[in-house]
Amino acid sequence: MIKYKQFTDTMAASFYENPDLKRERQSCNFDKDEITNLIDGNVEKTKYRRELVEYILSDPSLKDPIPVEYLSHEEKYAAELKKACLLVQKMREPVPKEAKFETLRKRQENGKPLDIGVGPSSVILKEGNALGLHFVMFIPAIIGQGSTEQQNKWLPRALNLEIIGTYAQTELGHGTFLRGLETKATYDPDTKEFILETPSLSAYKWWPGGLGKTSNYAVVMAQLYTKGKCEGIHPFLVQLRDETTHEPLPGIFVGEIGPKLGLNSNDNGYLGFDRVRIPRDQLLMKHSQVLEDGTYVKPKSTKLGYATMVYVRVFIVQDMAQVLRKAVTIATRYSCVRHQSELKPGEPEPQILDYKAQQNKLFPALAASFAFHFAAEKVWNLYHLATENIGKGDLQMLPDLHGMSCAMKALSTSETAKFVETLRQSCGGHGYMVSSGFPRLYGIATASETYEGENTVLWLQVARYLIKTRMDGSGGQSVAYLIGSNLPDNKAVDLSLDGIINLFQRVAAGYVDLAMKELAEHGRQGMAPYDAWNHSAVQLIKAAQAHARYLVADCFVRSVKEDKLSGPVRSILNELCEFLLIYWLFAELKTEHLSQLQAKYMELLSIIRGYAVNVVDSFDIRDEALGSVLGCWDGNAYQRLFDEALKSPLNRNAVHRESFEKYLKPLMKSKL
Ligand SMILES: CC/C=C\C/C=C\C/C=C\C/C=C\C/C=C\C/C=C\CCC(=O)SCCNC(=O)CCNC(=O)[C@H](O)C(C)(C)COP(=O)(O)OP(=O)(O)OC[C@H]1O[C@@H](n2cnc3c(N)ncnc32)[C@H](O)[C@@H]1OP(=O)(O)O
Ligand SMILES: Cc1cc2nc3c(=O)[nH]c(=O)nc-3n(C[C@H](O)[C@H](O)[C@H](O)COP(=O)(O)OP(=O)(O)OC[C@H]3O[C@@H](n4cnc5c(N)ncnc54)[C@H](O)[C@@H]3O)c2cc1C
Repeated sequence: MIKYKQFTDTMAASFYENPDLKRERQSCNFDKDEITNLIDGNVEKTKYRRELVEYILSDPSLKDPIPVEYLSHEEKYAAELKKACLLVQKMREPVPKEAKFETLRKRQENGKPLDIGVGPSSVILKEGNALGLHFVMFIPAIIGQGSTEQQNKWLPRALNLEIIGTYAQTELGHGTFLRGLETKATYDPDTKEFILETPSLSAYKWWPGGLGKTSNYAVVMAQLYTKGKCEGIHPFLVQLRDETTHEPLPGIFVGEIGPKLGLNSNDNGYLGFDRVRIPRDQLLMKHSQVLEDGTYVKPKSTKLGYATMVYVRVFIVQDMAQVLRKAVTIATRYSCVRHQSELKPGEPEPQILDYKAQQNKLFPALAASFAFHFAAEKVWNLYHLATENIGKGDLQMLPDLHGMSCAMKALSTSETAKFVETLRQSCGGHGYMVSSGFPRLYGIATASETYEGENTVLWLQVARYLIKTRMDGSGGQSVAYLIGSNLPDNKAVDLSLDGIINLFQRVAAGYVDLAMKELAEHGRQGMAPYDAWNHSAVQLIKAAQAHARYLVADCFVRSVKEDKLSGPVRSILNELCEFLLIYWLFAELKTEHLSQLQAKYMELLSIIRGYAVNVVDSFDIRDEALGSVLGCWDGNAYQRLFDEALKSPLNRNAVHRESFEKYLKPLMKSKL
C-alpha cells in the first residue's frame, strides 16, 4: 500500500461524531422512533427489522472483501450471487440464542420464516440481485396466474428455491406493445403439449432479470395458438435448464445481455426456443384454459393476464420511497457537515445546509419520500382489495387499480430519478464518486422509469382512463372528482391543505378538459380518433401527470390527518406535506397565485431546516445499508472518502510499473 500523511488515527475515528451533526441532534425536539415506527408499520416491526439487519450485517461471510465496483463483470455476478445464496441459507438456519436476536428466534419458534425480501436483501445487495425476479415476479405470477392445482404443484418448489425462475415477457422487438409479441405456443392435441417457438431474431426474449445464468425456469409470455387460431398472449411455465447439471435443455438458447447503466450484478438475459415441447398443464390456467381437445376457454377479461405487472408497479412505488430515503439521508447529512463559501462577509464558511438554494434541492425530496411512502400504502391496500374481489369474480375495481398503479408508478419513478440527480449535484464533486452511493441509486431509479411499463406509455394509459371517465362518467374512486357534479368548484385559492387539494383537482380537471378540447378540435379537422390521440399526446400526458400529483398529494394529506401521530411529528409531517404540495403547484400555476405561495414556501424552507437532519436520522438506515461515505451517521465524510480511495487497486503501489515502463516512459523519452 502506498504511504500517505495521516490526520486521524483509527481508534479516534471510531468514536468520532461530527460537531455540526451533534449540534443538530442535541436540538431534536421530537421522538425519532415515532417516524421510524411509522415507516416500518409499528414498534414491533421496527424491532424485528433492526434485529434482522444486525443479524445479516454481523455475518462476516456476507461482507464484501473489496468494493464490487473493482470487480470484473463476471466476478461481480458471482460475488453478489454468492451473497444472495448465503443470505437465503442464513434465513433458513435457526437463529443463535443471543438476547439481541430474541425477536427473530421467537418468530422462528412460532413457525414463521425470516424475511428475505426487499429490505433485508438490499442491506447487502446494492448492484441488482440475480434472485430478485424469482421473488418479485416468478412466484407472484404462479400465484396470480396459476390454478389451485398448479399452485400446489409449483409453489412449494419455488418457495424452497428448488427451482429458480424469472418473468420472460419482453422481446428484442417488443416490450411495450404486448399484442405485438412474437413468441408462439402452439397446442398439439395429439401429444397434449404446447410447442414453443421463436420465429425471428426480434422474437428473442430480451431483458428478463436473472435469466442469463441463474434461472432454470421462467414464466414465458407467448401468443397462444389452438385449433388454428391465435388467442393472444398467455403465461406458460417453462423449464429452461436441467435441474441437476444446470445445462440448457435441448432447443433452449439462453445467455446474458451484457453490461448496463446500473444493476450489473443481475444477469439480465436472452432466450430463444426451437420447437420446445411442454405439457398442456404448464399453461398457467387460473383465468383461461386450453382443454385436452384444444378448446380454448376465455378469461373474464383479457387484461387479467397482465396482473403480474400491476403487482410489480405497486411494489415499485414502495421501492422508490426507500431509494429516496437513502438519497436524501446522504445529501442532508453531507450538507450539514460540509462548509463552503461565504454567506455573511468576513464570517466563517457556513454549512451548505444553510443556503436557501441548497434547501430547495434537499427538502422537496425529503417531503416526497414521505408522500411516496403513504401513496404506496394506499395502492397496496387497493391492490389487495381488488385482488380479493377478482378472486370472487368481481372485476369492477380493475380499471381503477390499473389507472392508479400506472399513475403512481410513473410519478414515483420519474420524481425519484430527478431528485436523486439533484441530490447528487447538491453534494458537489464528491457526489460524483461511486463511494457517495448516488450512482447505484440513480441506476435503480432510472431503470424503474423504464421497466414494468415505460413511463410515457403508462402516462398515456392514465390519460385514456381520465378521458373515458370525463366522457361517460364510468371511472372509479380515484377519478371521482372528474365526474359531472363532483367537479371541484372554482373558489379562490385557500392555503389550507384541503384548499390546496381542491386546487390540484382543478388543475388536473383543467388539463383533462384542455386535452378533450384538443381531441375534439382534431376530430373536427377530420382526423381519425387514433391520429387525434397521437396529436394530443403532449396535452394528455400533462393531464395524467397533474392527476397523479393530485392522487399522491391527497394520500399525503389524508395520512397526516390520522390521529395516531403525536403533536410534534404531526406538525413536521404537516409542514413537509404543505411544502411538497406548494412545490408541485409551482410547476402548474399561473403567476397570479405564485406570490401567495412563494412566501409560504420560503417560510417552510426555514422551518424544515430546523429538523431535517433529525428526520433523516429517523429513517434509521444503517451505514452499511446506506453504502455512502458522504452520508454516514458520524459525518466523518473526508476520512471515509480517503479510506475508500485507498482501496483502489491503482493505489497498491506508488508507481504503476507496467504501464510506466511500457507506455509512459517511452512516450516521454521519444523526440519529435
Ligand atoms: C436474496 C434475494 C432475496 C430476495 C429478493 C427480493 C426482492 C427483490 C429485490 C429488489 C427488486 C426491487 C425492485 C424491482 C422489481 C421489479 C422490477 C424488475 C424488473 C422489471 C420486469 C419487467 O419489466 S417485466 C415487463 C413489463 N412490461 C410492461 O410493463 C409492458 C407495458 N405494456 C403494457 O402494459 C400494455 O401493453 C399496455 C397497457 C401499454 C397496452 O396493452 P394493450 O395494447 O393490450 O391494451 P390497450 O392499450 O389496447 O388497452 C385496452 C384496455 O385494457 C386496459 N388495460 C391495459 N392494461 C391493463 C391492466 N394491466 N389491467 C387492467 N386493465 C388494463 C386499458 O386501460 C384499456 O381499457 P379500456 O377500458 O380503455 O379499453
Ligand atoms: C433494468 C431492466 C430490467 C428489465 N427486466 C425485465 C424482466 O425481468 N422481464 C421482462 O420481460 N422485461 C424486462 N425489462 C424490459 C422492460 O419491461 C421494457 O424495456 C419496457 O417495458 C419498455 O419497453 P421497450 O424496451 O420495448 O421500449 P419501447 O416501447 O420501444 O420504448 C421506446 C420509446 O418509444 C416510446 N413509445 C412506445 N410506445 C409508445 C406509444 N404507444 N405512445 C407513445 N410513445 C411510445 C416510449 O415512450 C419510449 O420513449 C427490463 C428492462 C430494464 C431496463
